[in-house]
Amino acid sequence: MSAATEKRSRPSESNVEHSLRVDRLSVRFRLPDATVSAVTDATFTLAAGECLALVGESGCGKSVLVSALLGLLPGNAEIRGRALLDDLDLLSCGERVLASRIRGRRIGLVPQSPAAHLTPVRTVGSQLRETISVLGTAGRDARAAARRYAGRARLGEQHLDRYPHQLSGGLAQRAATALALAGEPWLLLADEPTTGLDRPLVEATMDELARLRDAGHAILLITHDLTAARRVADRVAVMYASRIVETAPTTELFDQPRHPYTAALLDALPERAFRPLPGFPPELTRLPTGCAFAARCSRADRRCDDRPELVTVADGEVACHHPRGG
Ligand SMILES: Nc1ncnc2c1ncn2[C@@H]1O[C@H](COP(=O)(O)OP(=O)(O)OP(=O)(O)O)[C@@H](O)[C@H]1O
Ligand code: NI
Repeated sequence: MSAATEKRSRPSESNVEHSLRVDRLSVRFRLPDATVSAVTDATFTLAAGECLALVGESGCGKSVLVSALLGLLPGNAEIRGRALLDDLDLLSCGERVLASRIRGRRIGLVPQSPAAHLTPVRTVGSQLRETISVLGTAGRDARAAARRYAGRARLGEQHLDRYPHQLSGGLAQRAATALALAGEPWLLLADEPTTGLDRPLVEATMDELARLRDAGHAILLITHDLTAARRVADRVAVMYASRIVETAPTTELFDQPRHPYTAALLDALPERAFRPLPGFPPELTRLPTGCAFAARCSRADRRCDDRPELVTVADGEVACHHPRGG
């Protein structure tokens, strides 16, 4: 837990000791004529009361990483490494345990598209009550429990009698979040929760995530949107071509990016240089043996033919032979 986190309101008692520790998580997809290296040696930790943002270009492996944690990868996926949720290894515990004890109960999924998560033909309240009853968190009064979870997602009671199409985008997102909270998970995974939303709604969604973090949840936020990530994340992990290439506390990453790829992502922001990074990432079926970013990197030289390891620098880590400011 970072010093900044400790200064904030304390996570609720029950969440204090929880952590997710991912150690060298790799995912390969075997295809008839090729192997896709979707995630390679991902290593990070996340504690209750913290938000980690995982950022990187489309196709770099972010969603595959999330699916691996939830046990939702297809049969052709080959998974290595460990992902300890407290003492339980999510990668080896098996589908029965994941389905009965983990998904929805210890890990909640904040969906990408709330509309797709809600059934159009039933009121939000009835869906919430059903989820609560399936997850066994109703207590004596299912209606009171529904109101409680709606409240935690800041969905006013008056919306529980409405159908999803009667809700604005922001309220639909809150309804979906209420469903995600209904099993009392302490870890929330949010994969691109703001895709297609306008800026005010992006900011509102990030503020909601920040509130849940301050209430003691751990949040793994997957996003393309660095500006949104900055609003809520305590730390950022930057992923390129299946690997995490830099992690740092959010302020440090924005003020002093060490990996040239991180710097390029920041330069592409409209509020900064607005200079897009030319070129494309390598195919995940044909990753180079050296640094995968070298082909697009102005600092690359022959040393980059050998792949740089992720090493600790200040409060973060970087995988680069020529880090900036180093
Ligand atoms: N079942 C599968 N079989 C083969 N390859 C797959 C499979 N699922 C995903 N991939 C590949 O794994 C890579 C990583 O995909 P992933 O969806 O994790 O990217 P992402 O970083 O989430 O991108 P985006 O930002 O666009 O959501 C992609 O090249 C994708 O084509
Ligand atoms: Ni994705």
